[in-house]
Amino acid sequence: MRYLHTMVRVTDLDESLAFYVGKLGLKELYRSEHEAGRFTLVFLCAPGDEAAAAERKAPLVELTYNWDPENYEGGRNFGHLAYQVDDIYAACQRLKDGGVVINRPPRDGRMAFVRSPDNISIELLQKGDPLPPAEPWASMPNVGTW
Ligand SMILES: C[C@@H](O)C(=O)SC[C@H](NC(=O)CC[C@H](N)C(=O)O)C(=O)NCC(=O)O
Ligand code: NI
Repeated sequence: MRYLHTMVRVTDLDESLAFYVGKLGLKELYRSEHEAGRFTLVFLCAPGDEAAAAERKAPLVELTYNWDPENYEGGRNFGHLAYQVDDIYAACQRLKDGGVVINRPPRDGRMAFVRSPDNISIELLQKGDPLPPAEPWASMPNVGTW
């Protein structure tokens, strides 16, 4: 058995791609439009995983956009999507500069959380050992929930 993807339903595809691709840095691999079912699927991978993803050897996110509006509230049972980053401070700064709220700043140099436009929690984890504490992150308070 092999883990393939996590499917996330999105309310606004352009807004979600601006977040997942434009700000988080994921790469769009392929998409499909389904006239009969009235939905679009967009598959994303982490940067650098493109070749592995082509061989179904990298985990993907499958964004599902239903053309007819639906209510996606609730879903507290779903936790988060987690990504390993080479420099959590640089990753959070890039997100912050893009207007993304850092719900849980990397005060420990290791872990941070942000939310997608549809409130999906995204965990960022530092590769290897935690980075040394650094401002502004070391004293930045949490915002909302993650
Ligand atoms: C391509 C493969 O990875 C899929 O996940 S297709 C599964 C299929 N998706 C849809 O029909 C999308 C539109 C639908 N209105 C929805 O919101 O799910 C499906 O069977 N989805 C049902 C599900 O529970 O995932
Ligand atoms: Ni799927």
